[in-house]
Amino acid sequence: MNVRGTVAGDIEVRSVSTSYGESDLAEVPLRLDDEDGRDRGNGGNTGNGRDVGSDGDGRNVTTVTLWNKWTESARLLEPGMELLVTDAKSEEYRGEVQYATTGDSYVVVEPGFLVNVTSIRNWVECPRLYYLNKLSGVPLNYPVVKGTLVHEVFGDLLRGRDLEESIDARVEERGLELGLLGETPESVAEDVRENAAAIEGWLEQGRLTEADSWRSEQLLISETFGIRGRADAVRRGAPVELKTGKNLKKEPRFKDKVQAACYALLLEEHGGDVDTGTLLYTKNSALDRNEETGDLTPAKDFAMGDGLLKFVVRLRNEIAAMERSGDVPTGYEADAKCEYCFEQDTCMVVSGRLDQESKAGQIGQALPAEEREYFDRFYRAIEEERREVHREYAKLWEQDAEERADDDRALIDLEFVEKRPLEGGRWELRARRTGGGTSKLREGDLVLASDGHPVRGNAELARIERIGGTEPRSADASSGQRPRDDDVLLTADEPVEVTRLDVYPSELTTDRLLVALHDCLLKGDERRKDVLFGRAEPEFDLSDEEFIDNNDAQNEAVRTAVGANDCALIHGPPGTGKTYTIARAIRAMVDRGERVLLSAFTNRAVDNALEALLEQLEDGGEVGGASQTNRNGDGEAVDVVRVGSESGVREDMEPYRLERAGDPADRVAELGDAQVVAATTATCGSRVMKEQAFDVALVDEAAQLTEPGTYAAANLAGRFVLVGDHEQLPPVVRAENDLTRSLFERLVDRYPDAGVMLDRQYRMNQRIQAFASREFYDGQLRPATPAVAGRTLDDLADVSRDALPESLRDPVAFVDVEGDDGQYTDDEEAERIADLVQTYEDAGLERSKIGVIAPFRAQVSTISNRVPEDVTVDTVDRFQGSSQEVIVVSFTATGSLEGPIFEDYRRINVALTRPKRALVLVGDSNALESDPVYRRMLEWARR
Ligand SMILES: Nc1ncnc2c1ncn2[C@@H]1O[C@H](COP(=O)(O)OP(=O)(O)OP(=O)(O)O)[C@@H](O)[C@H]1O
Repeated sequence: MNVRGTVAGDIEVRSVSTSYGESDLAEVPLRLDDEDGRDRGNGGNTGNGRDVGSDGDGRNVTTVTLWNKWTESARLLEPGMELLVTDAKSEEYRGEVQYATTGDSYVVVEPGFLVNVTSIRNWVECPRLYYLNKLSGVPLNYPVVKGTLVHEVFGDLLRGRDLEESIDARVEERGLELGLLGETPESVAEDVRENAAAIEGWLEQGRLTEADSWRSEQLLISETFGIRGRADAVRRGAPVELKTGKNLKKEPRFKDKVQAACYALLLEEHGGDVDTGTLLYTKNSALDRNEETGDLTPAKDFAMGDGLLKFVVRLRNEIAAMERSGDVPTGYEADAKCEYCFEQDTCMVVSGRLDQESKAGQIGQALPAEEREYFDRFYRAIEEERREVHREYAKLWEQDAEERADDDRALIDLEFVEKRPLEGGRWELRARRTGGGTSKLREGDLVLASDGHPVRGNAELARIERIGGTEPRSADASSGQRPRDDDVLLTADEPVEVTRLDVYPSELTTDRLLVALHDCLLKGDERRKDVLFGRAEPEFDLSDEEFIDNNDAQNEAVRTAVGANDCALIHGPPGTGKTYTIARAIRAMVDRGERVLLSAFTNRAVDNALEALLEQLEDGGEVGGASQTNRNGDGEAVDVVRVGSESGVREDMEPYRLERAGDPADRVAELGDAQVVAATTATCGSRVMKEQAFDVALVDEAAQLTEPGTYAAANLAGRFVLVGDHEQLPPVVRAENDLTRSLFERLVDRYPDAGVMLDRQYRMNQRIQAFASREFYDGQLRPATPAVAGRTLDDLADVSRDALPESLRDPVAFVDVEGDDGQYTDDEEAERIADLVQTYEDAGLERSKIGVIAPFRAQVSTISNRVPEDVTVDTVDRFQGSSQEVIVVSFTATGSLEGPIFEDYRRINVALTRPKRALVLVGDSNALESDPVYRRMLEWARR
């Protein structure tokens, strides 16, 4: 039986004499969860129905005894931590049911915290190494890239690809990275070939028969042990790990065994019975037998003992407990020898700068106290965010398929259509949607594609090539069967018969935030930090040049951006020409010979700004073409490069997209010579972008970025310009902590003089903008021109306001609907909105010109089911940054309001500022009047 619960008190570890001799034990007071994993609360029973004791709160607390080596994990426990004991036995003691570990038990501390297999491997080498790796990320260096290449070739060989073809293709794909490292394709191919010889030799040795079952790269997630990772390969159900180093001993290295043992655990949980592990040291085959002594065989097998598996879980527990407590490892936890460690210098510098206790010691001067405090605070905030990502993982097994679909986290009930082998051994998978259902899943997303369950079933990481009606982007992804609109097209390493897709909770963003934080504070420029920490005011060298002649605030914003020595802040309320101003500022910077990074939170904003910039450059000369050459004001060529994935970059910006594959020297020149590089802030944290340096970074949507998220772009440049609106959507984070406030907002408050607010809007009829202006922008927002102020539906061809009922002729209208009792849906509102859409259509408006905004996804679905497809219905978050002729808002609240409907007034600001010519609010006036902001909104709408 498995026992799971929350530690409810202090733990004592002691020794007792047993019939087997002296044994250690720890008695853990545990408040048991009920069967579906939730806290039991008052008066429940254990699974077997017998009584257990109660703690002071009257909750059910029992004692779980952990024996012998598991006492090591017991020492990590603190009240409030989660604990799982598998294969426990129950025993009655003084009328109370207690539990104890058996010989088969595993003890798992904080099972909901998913530890990566590579983290466990680093930790066993030295806990501090694990920490340092988190801070520095994966660097761009040749051993790392070569290692990746060898792994890719290994996977290709397992999938039956020809060796030479694989090497050529894989080296070609990494052209850009190899170029940045100054490598030539020939020498890299030779290097990879030497390593691959070990793999080929081994495959050909006859140790593998046709009967061998192989699987390359497998993503494994354990809900029991709280471990996840990707095994390089699985042979006859046992893990095979590839190492590009050498090992002349008979046995695999201990840390490598630990890694293979993690995969063994994961495979056992998926029903396997693993008794061996294999390590393949590819460099062994490249060594000269005459010069080296020892065991040169690349493949080393070892027996997978029970003791090792349990040891691995204890290691994992150490990481989970430390991460929960928020501590930083010192290195004393392990008996690693610092003098043999390659990371000793880095370790000492980090310890010195952050004034951390460490086994290696400290060098250098500590950062000022406020910077260390800041680092600690944000380090913890980012780790909290990581835990939230882990909670997303837990939902993969805690929620059933329907719950996940309702939550927008999965597409279920797909019908598997076909699988098709692709060149290079990968597969194209096609599945058909059978129900309606919306989801967060988009083209280019990585998903867990499974034949039924993302963790328990056969599951594989797959990429969505196409979803819905659009055509596939890559030539590779076309198929024999005629695609249908409801088809989902995927590519994956293995031919999973897909019937379900789940959102893949990626930690990549979290990882990159930590690296950006580290780089800003430990490697960042001192002057920059003086400004960030309030020790120096931002400085400017402003010129008198006029950049924009019809909008003073925009002109001032460009002057400030161009003249900033440290940073500038452009506050752009809805429709005030942020994109236009950014483009003008970049053109001015380019004219001054500066190298500019153009960044934003989303791909969409990057592409919009890039498009506006290209238009600006076009004025100065010829545009586009395959050479992507644009000209500045003096007619000189300006090279513009967009860095991003094929699915992320808008199709019309594709000619500017940096191709990563190809000749290393060409690729690196293309990026290095570009005067303007455009990429999302997430991409700015990639190892390729981290090698780039700019004079200035211009970051759009900055109010939606966390502080470290902003550093990812700002770190790459000498000065930075942030553009955004902190009265619209805040940073997208899961945890409630320091990450919810943007650097933009903090700096706007701190340095009002470094900011300029754009105050003329080019979007809305005056009547529409009035409320937002008063409520969110101190009444400063105004229409840019009389034409904007007077916009109505009458301006549109074939539309007549006279054809509308009286109540809808004003640009702002309110429709009072009592509504039903649904918490997240309202059928009455949905019904009324469907009528409204019809009414506008009857008055001559095209349906595609209407947008509907609702606060909850469930209401979005309810409305979508009632209106024609060409009406866009979505949540506020999806509408930010866009506009529409007519916007209808569904408030979905009846009777009373429990908290603001749109969670945050900033969301209401976004919703109300999307329309150009007409806005219709639909909701229950009684509910809305109970909140002061909504009451004022109603007064305005009903005027
Ligand atoms: N100075 C200007 N003169 C004339 N037209 C302008 C000026 N500034 C902006 N516009 C026009 O106003 C419209 C909105 O501008 P832009 O797209 O730059 O706004 P934005 O602030 O980026 O919008 P959003 O709030 O959606 O991000 C565009 O059509 C743009 O061409």
